[in-house]
Amino acid sequence: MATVEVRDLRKRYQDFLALDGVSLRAESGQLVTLLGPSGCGKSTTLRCLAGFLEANGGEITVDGESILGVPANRRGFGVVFQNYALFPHMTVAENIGYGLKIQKLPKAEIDTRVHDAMKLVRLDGLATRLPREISGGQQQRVALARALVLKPKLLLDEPLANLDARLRDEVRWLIRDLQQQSGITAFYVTHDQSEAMAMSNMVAVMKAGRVAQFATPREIYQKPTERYVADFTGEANFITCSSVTPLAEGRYAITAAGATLELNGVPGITGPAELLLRPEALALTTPEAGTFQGTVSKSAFLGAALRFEITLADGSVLKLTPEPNHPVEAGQKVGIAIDQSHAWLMPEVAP
Ligand SMILES: Nc1ncnc2c1ncn2[C@@H]1O[C@H](COP(=O)(O)OP(=O)(O)OP(=O)(O)O)[C@@H](O)[C@H]1O
Repeated sequence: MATVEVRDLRKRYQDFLALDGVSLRAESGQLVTLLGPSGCGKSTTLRCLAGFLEANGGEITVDGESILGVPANRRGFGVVFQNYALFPHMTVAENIGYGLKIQKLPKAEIDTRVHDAMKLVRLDGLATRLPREISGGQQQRVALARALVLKPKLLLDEPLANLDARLRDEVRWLIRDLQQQSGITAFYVTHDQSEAMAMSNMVAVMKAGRVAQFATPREIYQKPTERYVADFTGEANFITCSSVTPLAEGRYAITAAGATLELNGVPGITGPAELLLRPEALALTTPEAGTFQGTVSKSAFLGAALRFEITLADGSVLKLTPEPNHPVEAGQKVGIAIDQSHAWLMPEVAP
């Protein structure tokens, strides 16, 4: 069992500050995802955790003990990268047992642990093959088994990136199952929002070397702290508010696009704010019945669904996906009903 905590981590490459105070925490047995666009510092964070890179400031602890001075091979993290990085001249079993051999464990124990790990990732029967004699998905499972034998901590850096869609799905659920069954604490890097949502206990949405929000997948989706997080975690509509009045902690009365609403939002908003409306919070209705009134500016048939864009009087554009075959056309005046429990107010933050 291992609780891993990262506090105010800083990392500089020459004069470029890649990590500017990253803090996050994985409770024992949790899977924590680092989610964010290319270059935001996900891999750098993972490499500092693994001990491949030396941090310039901050702290990393495992069960309360600092590991900053501990060399990579003694930190006990199993690491899986997107390129499997298997040793080409070693068999599947030798690859999986390599880390245990380095630790000088008795051969019998290595054999048992390798055998168990191969069974877990469903590689039985392939022990004596070389990496070039197995498929890409099998190679990635070897990499996973090689990391798993080093329990109880796992670092996964886009481990599915090189797999095709079907295999990606299979290995994704395999990782999740194994991680949950064995109570391993894991950090998982991805820029795929749905992967992050489906797999994680906690998600750290990263933005330019910082953590913009660290919360559960549900909270990240429903209660983002800023537009950047909302945009990165699913489809989102935003309307700028013309007035905001705090009512109670985290509750506001607002005016936006001609409508007055009362809703929940990020606590402590004092300045300009914007309203987040996920597509599922919106329904098409008649102009009289709607909270907002607008004109259908685009309509597209997507097979299983229809997609509309509605332009409101203040110029805001809302995207929504109503019931299939809903009979509205471009140019038509419509109303939009909103589910206020799914509307969320956020402060306007510089991108
Ligand atoms: N060795 C290095 N020297 C200089 N700059 C680096 C080095 N490694 C990474 N960087 C820079 O640090 C920033 C963070 O890189 P990092 O690899 O952590 O990003 P990432 O979020 O993992 O991106 P990706 O999703 O593309 O892998 C990037 O701007 C990158 O160009």
